Amino acid sequence: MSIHLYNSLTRKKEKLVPLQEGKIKMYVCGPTVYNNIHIGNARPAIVFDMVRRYLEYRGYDVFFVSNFTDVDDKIIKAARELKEEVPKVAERFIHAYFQDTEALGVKKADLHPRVTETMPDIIQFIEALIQKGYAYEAEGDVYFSTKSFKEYGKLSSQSIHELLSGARVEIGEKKQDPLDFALWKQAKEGEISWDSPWGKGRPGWHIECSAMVKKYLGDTIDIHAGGQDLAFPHHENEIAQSEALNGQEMAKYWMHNGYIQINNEKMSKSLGNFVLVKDIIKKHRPEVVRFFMLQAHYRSPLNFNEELLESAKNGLERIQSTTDNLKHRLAHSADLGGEKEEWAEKVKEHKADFIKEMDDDFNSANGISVLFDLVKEANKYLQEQQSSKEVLQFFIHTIRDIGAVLDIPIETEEEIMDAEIETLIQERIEARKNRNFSRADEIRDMLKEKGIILEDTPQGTRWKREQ
Ligand SMILES: Nc1ncnc2c1ncn2[C@@H]1O[C@H](COP(=O)(O)OP(=O)(O)OP(=O)(O)O)[C@@H](O)[C@H]1O
Ligand SMILES: [Zn+2]
Repeated sequence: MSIHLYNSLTRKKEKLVPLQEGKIKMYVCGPTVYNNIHIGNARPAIVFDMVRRYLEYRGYDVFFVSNFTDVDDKIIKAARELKEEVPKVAERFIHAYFQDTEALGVKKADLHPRVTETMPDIIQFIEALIQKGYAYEAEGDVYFSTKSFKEYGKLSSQSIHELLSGARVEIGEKKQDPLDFALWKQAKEGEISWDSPWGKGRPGWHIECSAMVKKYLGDTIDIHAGGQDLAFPHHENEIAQSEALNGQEMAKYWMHNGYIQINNEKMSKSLGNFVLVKDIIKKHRPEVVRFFMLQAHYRSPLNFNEELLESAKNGLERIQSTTDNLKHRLAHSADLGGEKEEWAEKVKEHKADFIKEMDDDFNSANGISVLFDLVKEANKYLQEQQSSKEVLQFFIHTIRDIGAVLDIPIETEEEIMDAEIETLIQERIEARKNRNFSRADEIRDMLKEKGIILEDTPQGTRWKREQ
Protein backbone atom coordinates (compact mmCIF):
# COMPACT_ATOMS: atom_id res chain seq x y z
CA MET A 1 0.00 0.00 0.00
CA SER A 2 1.16 3.49 -0.61
CA ILE A 3 0.25 6.92 0.67
CA HIS A 4 -2.33 8.99 -1.17
CA LEU A 5 -2.79 12.67 -0.47
CA TYR A 6 -5.15 15.38 -1.57
CA ASN A 7 -3.38 17.78 -3.89
CA SER A 8 -4.95 21.27 -3.83
CA LEU A 9 -3.38 21.94 -7.22
CA THR A 10 -5.24 19.16 -9.04
CA ARG A 11 -8.16 18.95 -6.57
CA LYS A 12 -7.71 15.19 -6.41
CA LYS A 13 -6.25 12.57 -4.16
CA GLU A 14 -3.04 11.36 -5.73
CA LYS A 15 -0.54 8.67 -5.00
CA LEU A 16 2.57 10.03 -3.33
CA VAL A 17 5.47 9.49 -5.70
CA PRO A 18 8.55 11.28 -4.38
CA LEU A 19 10.91 13.05 -6.74
CA GLN A 20 13.70 10.97 -5.35
CA GLU A 21 12.97 7.51 -4.04
CA GLY A 22 12.65 7.37 -0.27
CA LYS A 23 13.08 11.12 0.17
CA ILE A 24 10.59 13.93 0.70
CA LYS A 25 11.38 17.62 0.46
CA MET A 26 8.75 19.55 2.34
CA TYR A 27 8.20 23.27 2.95
CA VAL A 28 5.61 24.81 5.26
CA CYS A 29 4.98 28.56 5.29
CA GLY A 30 5.72 29.70 8.81
CA PRO A 31 4.41 32.54 10.96
CA THR A 32 4.88 36.28 10.84
CA VAL A 33 6.45 36.84 14.22
CA TYR A 34 4.79 39.88 15.74
CA ASN A 35 2.71 38.33 18.52
CA ASN A 36 1.94 35.06 20.31
CA ILE A 37 0.29 32.32 18.29
CA HIS A 38 -3.37 31.41 18.72
CA ILE A 39 -4.91 27.95 18.41
CA GLY A 40 -5.63 28.60 14.71
CA ASN A 41 -1.96 29.31 13.98
CA ALA A 42 -1.07 26.15 15.89
CA ARG A 43 -3.07 24.00 13.49
CA PRO A 44 -0.67 24.06 10.54
CA ALA A 45 2.22 23.53 12.96
CA ILE A 46 0.58 20.45 14.48
CA VAL A 47 -0.97 18.86 11.41
CA PHE A 48 2.10 19.19 9.20
CA ASP A 49 4.22 17.88 12.06
CA MET A 50 1.89 14.87 12.06
CA VAL A 51 2.34 14.53 8.28
CA ARG A 52 6.12 14.71 8.66
CA ARG A 53 6.17 12.15 11.49
CA TYR A 54 3.91 9.79 9.56
CA LEU A 55 6.08 10.02 6.45
CA GLU A 56 9.09 9.23 8.61
CA TYR A 57 7.23 6.35 10.20
CA ARG A 58 6.57 4.98 6.70
CA GLY A 59 10.29 5.06 6.02
CA TYR A 60 10.78 8.34 4.16
CA ASP A 61 13.72 10.55 4.81
CA VAL A 62 11.99 13.92 5.18
CA PHE A 63 13.83 17.20 4.80
CA PHE A 64 11.53 19.76 6.38
CA VAL A 65 11.93 23.52 6.06
CA SER A 66 9.69 26.19 7.59
CA ASN A 67 10.38 29.93 7.50
CA PHE A 68 9.96 32.85 9.85
CA THR A 69 8.73 36.09 8.35
CA ASP A 70 10.81 38.32 10.59
CA VAL A 71 10.33 41.60 8.77
CA ASP A 72 7.12 42.93 7.21
CA ASP A 73 4.45 45.63 7.65
CA LYS A 74 2.80 43.94 10.64
CA ILE A 75 6.09 43.58 12.54
CA ILE A 76 7.12 47.16 11.73
CA LYS A 77 3.77 48.37 13.06
CA ALA A 78 4.06 46.25 16.22
CA ALA A 79 7.63 47.46 16.81
CA ARG A 80 6.47 51.07 16.49
CA GLU A 81 3.68 50.49 19.01
CA LEU A 82 5.99 48.69 21.43
CA LYS A 83 8.71 51.33 20.88
CA GLU A 84 11.19 48.57 20.15
CA GLU A 85 13.46 47.67 17.25
CA VAL A 86 12.05 45.25 14.64
CA PRO A 87 14.73 42.53 15.21
CA LYS A 88 14.04 42.54 18.94
CA VAL A 89 10.32 42.08 18.46
CA ALA A 90 10.91 39.28 15.91
CA GLU A 91 13.42 37.53 18.16
CA ARG A 92 11.04 37.56 21.11
CA PHE A 93 8.16 36.05 19.17
CA ILE A 94 10.35 33.45 17.47
CA HIS A 95 11.32 32.33 20.95
CA ALA A 96 7.66 32.31 22.02
CA TYR A 97 6.72 30.34 18.89
CA PHE A 98 9.25 27.63 19.70
CA GLN A 99 8.08 27.48 23.29
CA ASP A 100 4.41 27.07 22.35
CA THR A 101 4.91 24.61 19.51
CA GLU A 102 7.40 22.50 21.42
CA ALA A 103 4.85 22.11 24.20
CA LEU A 104 2.39 20.92 21.55
CA GLY A 105 4.80 18.19 20.44
CA VAL A 106 5.91 19.89 17.22
CA LYS A 107 9.43 18.91 16.19
CA LYS A 108 11.73 21.69 15.06
CA ALA A 109 12.19 21.87 11.30
CA ASP A 110 15.52 20.85 9.80
CA LEU A 111 15.87 24.50 8.89
CA HIS A 112 14.01 27.63 9.99
CA PRO A 113 15.29 30.29 7.59
CA ARG A 114 14.49 33.94 8.27
CA VAL A 115 13.90 36.70 5.77
CA THR A 116 16.58 38.90 7.29
CA GLU A 117 19.15 36.14 6.81
CA THR A 118 18.15 35.39 3.22
CA MET A 119 18.37 38.93 1.84
CA PRO A 120 21.11 38.36 -0.83
CA ASP A 121 19.21 35.37 -2.25
CA ILE A 122 15.94 37.31 -2.30
CA ILE A 123 17.57 40.25 -4.11
CA GLN A 124 19.20 37.91 -6.61
CA PHE A 125 15.86 36.21 -7.25
CA ILE A 126 14.17 39.54 -7.96
CA GLU A 127 17.00 40.65 -10.24
CA ALA A 128 16.68 37.46 -12.25
CA LEU A 129 12.92 37.96 -12.62
CA ILE A 130 13.48 41.49 -13.94
CA GLN A 131 16.06 40.20 -16.37
CA LYS A 132 13.67 37.57 -17.68
CA GLY A 133 10.96 40.18 -18.17
CA TYR A 134 8.62 38.96 -15.42
CA ALA A 135 9.11 41.93 -13.12
CA TYR A 136 9.60 45.68 -13.38
CA GLU A 137 10.88 48.49 -11.24
CA ALA A 138 8.70 51.47 -10.41
CA GLU A 139 10.32 54.31 -8.45
CA GLY A 140 12.16 52.16 -5.92
CA ASP A 141 9.54 49.39 -5.76
CA VAL A 142 9.65 46.21 -7.82
CA TYR A 143 6.48 44.41 -8.98
CA PHE A 144 5.79 41.02 -10.47
CA SER A 145 3.85 41.33 -13.70
CA THR A 146 1.09 38.73 -13.33
CA LYS A 147 0.04 39.07 -16.97
CA SER A 148 3.46 37.81 -18.04
CA PHE A 149 2.95 34.49 -16.25
CA LYS A 150 0.46 32.58 -18.38
CA GLU A 151 -0.55 30.09 -15.71
CA TYR A 152 -1.38 32.70 -13.08
CA GLY A 153 -4.45 31.51 -11.14
CA LYS A 154 -3.89 27.78 -11.60
CA LEU A 155 -3.73 26.90 -7.90
CA SER A 156 -6.89 28.76 -6.99
CA SER A 157 -8.42 27.87 -10.38
CA GLN A 158 -9.24 31.40 -11.28
CA SER A 159 -8.59 32.98 -14.62
CA ILE A 160 -6.82 36.31 -14.91
CA HIS A 161 -10.10 37.77 -16.16
CA GLU A 162 -12.04 36.62 -13.12
CA LEU A 163 -9.33 37.92 -10.85
CA LEU A 164 -9.19 41.23 -12.62
CA SER A 165 -12.86 42.00 -12.24
CA GLY A 166 -13.25 44.34 -9.34
CA ALA A 167 -9.51 44.75 -8.82
CA ARG A 168 -8.08 48.19 -9.30
CA VAL A 169 -4.85 50.07 -8.76
CA GLU A 170 -5.31 52.30 -5.75
CA ILE A 171 -4.28 55.93 -5.87
CA GLY A 172 -0.62 56.25 -4.98
CA GLU A 173 0.21 52.67 -6.01
CA LYS A 174 2.96 52.41 -8.57
CA LYS A 175 1.99 49.13 -10.20
CA GLN A 176 0.92 48.82 -13.83
CA ASP A 177 -1.79 46.29 -13.32
CA PRO A 178 -4.11 45.67 -10.35
CA LEU A 179 -3.03 42.01 -9.96
CA ASP A 180 0.68 42.81 -9.91
CA PHE A 181 2.25 42.35 -6.49
CA ALA A 182 5.29 43.78 -4.77
CA LEU A 183 8.57 41.91 -4.79
CA TRP A 184 10.48 44.81 -3.25
CA LYS A 185 9.11 47.74 -1.29
CA GLN A 186 10.93 51.03 -1.03
CA ALA A 187 11.64 51.99 2.61
CA LYS A 188 9.62 54.79 4.11
CA GLU A 189 11.40 57.41 6.19
CA GLY A 190 12.97 55.87 9.31
CA GLU A 191 11.96 52.28 8.47
CA ILE A 192 14.28 49.28 8.72
CA SER A 193 15.82 48.69 5.28
CA TRP A 194 18.39 46.85 3.21
CA ASP A 195 20.45 48.11 0.25
CA SER A 196 19.42 46.83 -3.14
CA PRO A 197 19.89 47.71 -6.83
CA TRP A 198 16.59 49.62 -6.48
CA GLY A 199 17.62 51.59 -3.42
CA LYS A 200 16.85 51.03 0.24
CA GLY A 201 13.88 48.82 0.98
CA ARG A 202 12.69 45.38 2.00
CA PRO A 203 11.12 42.37 0.30
CA GLY A 204 7.41 41.83 -0.24
CA TRP A 205 5.91 38.86 1.60
CA HIS A 206 5.65 36.25 -1.18
CA ILE A 207 9.20 36.38 -2.54
CA GLU A 208 10.81 35.08 0.66
CA CYS A 209 9.28 31.60 0.30
CA SER A 210 10.26 31.31 -3.37
CA ALA A 211 13.84 32.32 -2.56
CA MET A 212 14.09 30.03 0.47
CA VAL A 213 12.62 27.02 -1.31
CA LYS A 214 15.08 27.49 -4.17
CA LYS A 215 18.02 28.01 -1.85
CA TYR A 216 17.40 25.20 0.62
CA LEU A 217 15.33 22.63 -1.26
CA GLY A 218 15.80 23.25 -4.97
CA ASP A 219 13.65 24.24 -7.94
CA THR A 220 11.03 21.54 -7.46
CA ILE A 221 9.99 20.09 -4.11
CA ASP A 222 7.62 17.30 -3.13
CA ILE A 223 5.21 18.94 -0.69
CA HIS A 224 4.40 22.60 -0.10
CA ALA A 225 1.97 23.31 2.71
CA GLY A 226 0.23 25.99 4.72
CA GLY A 227 -3.13 27.18 5.98
CA GLN A 228 -6.06 27.39 3.60
CA ASP A 229 -5.96 31.19 3.58
CA LEU A 230 -2.48 31.06 2.08
CA ALA A 231 -3.60 29.37 -1.15
CA PHE A 232 -4.56 32.71 -2.62
CA PRO A 233 -2.79 34.99 -3.12
CA HIS A 234 0.34 33.82 -1.25
CA HIS A 235 0.85 30.39 -2.82
CA GLU A 236 -0.43 31.52 -6.20
CA ASN A 237 2.21 34.23 -6.14
CA GLU A 238 4.92 31.86 -4.97
CA ILE A 239 4.13 29.60 -7.94
CA ALA A 240 4.24 32.57 -10.34
CA GLN A 241 7.63 33.75 -9.05
CA SER A 242 9.29 30.36 -8.84
CA GLU A 243 7.94 28.82 -12.02
CA ALA A 244 8.60 31.98 -14.03
CA LEU A 245 12.22 31.94 -12.96
CA ASN A 246 12.96 28.22 -12.86
CA GLY A 247 10.78 27.06 -15.73
CA GLN A 248 9.87 24.07 -13.57
CA GLU A 249 6.98 23.08 -11.37
CA MET A 250 7.50 24.50 -7.88
CA ALA A 251 5.89 21.67 -5.90
CA LYS A 252 4.31 18.38 -6.87
CA TYR A 253 1.77 18.39 -4.05
CA TRP A 254 0.10 21.34 -2.33
CA MET A 255 -1.51 20.76 1.03
CA HIS A 256 -3.78 23.17 2.91
CA ASN A 257 -5.21 22.82 6.39
CA GLY A 258 -8.77 23.88 7.24
CA TYR A 259 -9.62 26.54 9.79
CA ILE A 260 -9.97 26.38 13.52
CA GLN A 261 -13.27 28.12 14.15
CA ILE A 262 -15.11 29.65 17.03
CA ASN A 263 -18.85 29.29 16.55
CA ASN A 264 -18.29 28.46 12.88
CA GLU A 265 -16.19 31.55 12.26
CA LYS A 266 -12.46 31.51 11.48
CA MET A 267 -10.34 32.18 14.55
CA SER A 268 -8.30 35.25 13.72
CA LYS A 269 -6.59 38.21 15.23
CA SER A 270 -8.61 40.63 13.18
CA LEU A 271 -11.94 39.22 14.45
CA GLY A 272 -10.61 39.20 17.99
CA ASN A 273 -12.06 35.72 18.64
CA PHE A 274 -8.75 34.04 19.35
CA VAL A 275 -7.37 31.97 22.19
CA LEU A 276 -3.62 32.02 22.65
CA VAL A 277 -1.72 28.75 22.91
CA LYS A 278 0.23 30.01 25.90
CA ASP A 279 -3.02 30.65 27.78
CA ILE A 280 -4.79 27.43 26.90
CA ILE A 281 -1.83 25.28 27.97
CA LYS A 282 -2.00 26.81 31.41
CA LYS A 283 -5.47 25.28 31.75
CA HIS A 284 -5.09 22.04 29.81
CA ARG A 285 -2.20 19.65 29.25
CA PRO A 286 -0.69 20.48 25.84
CA GLU A 287 -1.13 16.82 24.78
CA VAL A 288 -4.87 17.34 25.11
CA VAL A 289 -4.74 20.27 22.68
CA ARG A 290 -2.72 18.21 20.21
CA PHE A 291 -5.04 15.23 20.57
CA PHE A 292 -8.08 17.49 20.04
CA MET A 293 -6.50 18.84 16.87
CA LEU A 294 -5.60 15.41 15.46
CA GLN A 295 -9.07 14.03 16.13
CA ALA A 296 -10.21 15.98 13.08
CA HIS A 297 -9.02 15.47 9.53
CA TYR A 298 -6.53 18.22 8.71
CA ARG A 299 -8.63 19.60 5.84
CA SER A 300 -11.90 19.84 7.76
CA PRO A 301 -12.93 22.95 9.61
CA LEU A 302 -12.74 22.37 13.36
CA ASN A 303 -14.70 24.22 16.00
CA PHE A 304 -12.83 25.00 19.15
CA ASN A 305 -14.53 25.15 22.53
CA GLU A 306 -14.01 23.98 26.10
CA GLU A 307 -16.48 21.12 25.78
CA LEU A 308 -14.61 19.57 22.86
CA LEU A 309 -11.33 20.00 24.67
CA GLU A 310 -12.83 18.30 27.70
CA SER A 311 -13.97 15.38 25.58
CA ALA A 312 -10.48 15.09 24.05
CA LYS A 313 -9.11 14.97 27.58
CA ASN A 314 -11.51 12.16 28.52
CA GLY A 315 -10.58 10.22 25.39
CA LEU A 316 -6.91 10.48 26.19
CA GLU A 317 -7.57 9.35 29.75
CA ARG A 318 -9.51 6.34 28.48
CA ILE A 319 -6.52 5.22 26.42
CA GLN A 320 -4.19 5.82 29.31
CA SER A 321 -6.27 3.96 31.83
CA THR A 322 -6.61 0.86 29.61
CA THR A 323 -2.86 0.91 29.05
CA ASP A 324 -2.33 1.10 32.81
CA ASN A 325 -4.65 -1.87 33.31
CA LEU A 326 -2.79 -3.88 30.69
CA LYS A 327 0.48 -3.09 32.40
CA HIS A 328 -0.89 -4.00 35.78
CA ARG A 329 -2.14 -7.36 34.52
CA LEU A 330 1.20 -7.98 32.88
CA ALA A 331 3.12 -7.33 36.07
CA HIS A 332 0.88 -9.16 38.48
CA SER A 333 -0.72 -12.16 36.78
CA ALA A 334 0.50 -15.49 35.60
CA ASP A 335 0.88 -16.27 31.92
CA LEU A 336 -2.28 -18.20 31.18
CA GLY A 337 -2.12 -18.49 27.43
CA GLY A 338 -5.75 -18.52 26.32
CA GLU A 339 -6.64 -17.88 22.69
CA LYS A 340 -3.33 -16.28 21.94
CA GLU A 341 -3.30 -16.38 18.16
CA GLU A 342 -6.81 -15.02 17.72
CA TRP A 343 -6.13 -12.03 19.93
CA ALA A 344 -2.74 -11.31 18.42
CA GLU A 345 -4.44 -11.36 15.03
CA LYS A 346 -6.97 -8.76 16.20
CA VAL A 347 -4.22 -6.46 17.40
CA LYS A 348 -2.40 -6.85 14.09
CA GLU A 349 -5.55 -6.02 12.15
CA HIS A 350 -6.00 -2.80 14.11
CA LYS A 351 -2.46 -1.78 13.41
CA ALA A 352 -2.99 -2.43 9.71
CA ASP A 353 -6.24 -0.42 9.80
CA PHE A 354 -4.46 2.49 11.41
CA ILE A 355 -1.90 2.50 8.61
CA LYS A 356 -4.64 2.21 6.01
CA GLU A 357 -6.43 5.27 7.43
CA MET A 358 -3.27 7.32 7.69
CA ASP A 359 -2.20 6.32 4.19
CA ASP A 360 -5.47 7.83 2.99
CA ASP A 361 -4.60 11.53 3.06
CA PHE A 362 -3.21 11.41 6.61
CA ASN A 363 -6.61 10.76 8.13
CA SER A 364 -5.61 11.05 11.77
CA ALA A 365 -9.32 11.35 12.71
CA ASN A 366 -10.01 7.82 11.49
CA GLY A 367 -6.60 6.71 12.75
CA ILE A 368 -7.59 7.75 16.26
CA SER A 369 -10.95 5.96 15.90
CA VAL A 370 -8.98 2.80 15.17
CA LEU A 371 -6.95 3.45 18.31
CA PHE A 372 -10.17 3.70 20.34
CA ASP A 373 -11.38 0.42 18.81
CA LEU A 374 -8.11 -1.18 19.81
CA VAL A 375 -8.58 0.10 23.36
CA LYS A 376 -12.09 -1.42 23.37
CA GLU A 377 -10.63 -4.76 22.28
CA ALA A 378 -8.02 -4.49 25.02
CA ASN A 379 -10.76 -3.95 27.60
CA LYS A 380 -12.57 -7.04 26.34
CA TYR A 381 -9.33 -8.96 26.57
CA LEU A 382 -8.81 -7.84 30.13
CA GLN A 383 -12.28 -9.10 31.02
CA GLU A 384 -11.30 -12.58 29.88
CA GLN A 385 -9.35 -14.03 32.73
CA GLN A 386 -7.09 -16.07 30.43
CA SER A 387 -4.52 -13.50 29.48
CA SER A 388 -1.17 -14.27 27.96
CA LYS A 389 1.82 -12.05 28.67
CA GLU A 390 2.70 -11.99 25.03
CA VAL A 391 -0.72 -10.69 23.98
CA LEU A 392 -0.77 -8.13 26.80
CA GLN A 393 2.59 -6.88 25.69
CA PHE A 394 1.44 -6.78 22.09
CA PHE A 395 -1.56 -4.64 23.05
CA ILE A 396 0.61 -2.23 25.05
CA HIS A 397 3.23 -2.06 22.36
CA THR A 398 0.69 -1.34 19.60
CA ILE A 399 -1.18 1.32 21.58
CA ARG A 400 2.10 3.00 22.42
CA ASP A 401 3.34 2.70 18.86
CA ILE A 402 0.25 4.38 17.39
CA GLY A 403 0.53 7.05 20.08
CA ALA A 404 4.17 7.61 19.18
CA VAL A 405 3.40 8.06 15.47
CA LEU A 406 0.97 10.84 16.37
CA ASP A 407 3.20 12.00 19.21
CA ILE A 408 0.51 11.50 21.79
CA PRO A 409 2.29 10.24 24.86
CA ILE A 410 0.22 7.34 26.15
CA GLU A 411 2.27 6.67 29.22
CA THR A 412 3.53 9.11 31.74
CA GLU A 413 4.96 6.69 34.21
CA GLU A 414 7.28 4.26 32.52
CA GLU A 415 6.91 0.71 33.77
CA ILE A 416 9.66 -1.51 32.57
CA MET A 417 8.77 -4.87 31.00
CA ASP A 418 10.26 -8.22 31.97
CA ALA A 419 11.93 -8.67 28.58
CA GLU A 420 13.61 -5.28 28.81
CA ILE A 421 14.93 -6.14 32.27
CA GLU A 422 16.38 -9.41 31.02
CA THR A 423 18.10 -7.63 28.14
CA LEU A 424 19.62 -5.06 30.48
CA ILE A 425 20.83 -7.76 32.85
CA GLN A 426 22.53 -9.54 29.95
CA GLU A 427 24.16 -6.26 28.94
CA ARG A 428 25.37 -5.76 32.50
CA ILE A 429 26.90 -9.26 32.60
CA GLU A 430 28.72 -8.49 29.35
CA ALA A 431 29.89 -5.13 30.67
CA ARG A 432 31.30 -6.76 33.78
CA LYS A 433 33.04 -9.42 31.72
CA ASN A 434 34.68 -6.59 29.77
CA ARG A 435 35.59 -4.88 33.05
CA ASN A 436 33.38 -1.96 32.08
CA PHE A 437 32.20 -1.47 35.65
CA SER A 438 30.90 2.01 35.17
CA ARG A 439 28.40 0.77 32.55
CA ALA A 440 27.47 -2.13 34.83
CA ASP A 441 26.78 0.26 37.70
CA GLU A 442 24.87 2.56 35.43
CA ILE A 443 22.54 -0.28 34.43
CA ARG A 444 22.04 -1.30 38.06
CA ASP A 445 21.20 2.29 39.04
CA MET A 446 18.91 2.74 36.08
CA LEU A 447 16.96 -0.38 37.03
CA LYS A 448 16.87 0.67 40.65
CA GLU A 449 15.24 3.92 39.66
CA LYS A 450 12.52 1.90 37.99
CA GLY A 451 12.05 -0.17 41.13
CA ILE A 452 14.01 -3.25 40.03
CA ILE A 453 16.46 -4.70 42.53
CA LEU A 454 19.33 -6.84 41.32
CA GLU A 455 20.91 -9.52 43.39
CA ASP A 456 24.19 -11.07 42.30
CA THR A 457 24.41 -14.68 43.47
CA PRO A 458 26.89 -17.46 42.67
CA GLN A 459 24.17 -18.87 40.39
CA GLY A 460 23.87 -15.61 38.44
CA THR A 461 21.95 -12.38 38.70
CA ARG A 462 18.41 -12.46 40.04
CA TRP A 463 15.97 -9.58 40.07
CA LYS A 464 12.79 -8.59 41.82
CA ARG A 465 10.40 -5.65 41.76
CA GLU A 466 10.43 -3.38 44.76
CA GLN A 467 7.15 -3.75 46.68
N1 LIG B 1 -8.12 29.95 12.26
C1 LIG B 1 -7.12 29.32 11.66
N2 LIG B 1 -7.19 28.01 11.46
C2 LIG B 1 -6.19 27.34 10.87
N3 LIG B 1 -5.06 27.93 10.43
C3 LIG B 1 -4.93 29.27 10.60
C4 LIG B 1 -5.95 30.03 11.22
N4 LIG B 1 -5.54 31.32 11.27
C5 LIG B 1 -4.30 31.37 10.70
N5 LIG B 1 -3.93 30.15 10.30
C6 LIG B 1 -2.65 29.77 9.70
O1 LIG B 1 -1.61 30.09 10.60
C7 LIG B 1 -0.38 30.22 9.88
C8 LIG B 1 0.38 31.40 10.41
O2 LIG B 1 -0.07 32.55 9.80
P1 LIG B 1 0.24 34.03 10.20
O3 LIG B 1 1.33 34.16 11.18
O4 LIG B 1 0.35 34.78 8.92
O5 LIG B 1 -1.11 34.36 10.96
P2 LIG B 1 -2.32 35.12 10.39
O6 LIG B 1 -2.84 34.45 9.16
O7 LIG B 1 -1.91 36.55 10.32
O8 LIG B 1 -3.36 34.92 11.56
P3 LIG B 1 -4.69 35.78 11.62
O9 LIG B 1 -5.59 35.21 10.56
O10 LIG B 1 -5.19 35.56 12.99
O11 LIG B 1 -4.28 37.20 11.37
C9 LIG B 1 -0.79 30.32 8.41
O12 LIG B 1 -0.49 29.09 7.78
C10 LIG B 1 -2.28 30.53 8.46
O13 LIG B 1 -2.91 29.98 7.35
ZN1 LIG C 1 5.04 30.92 1.81
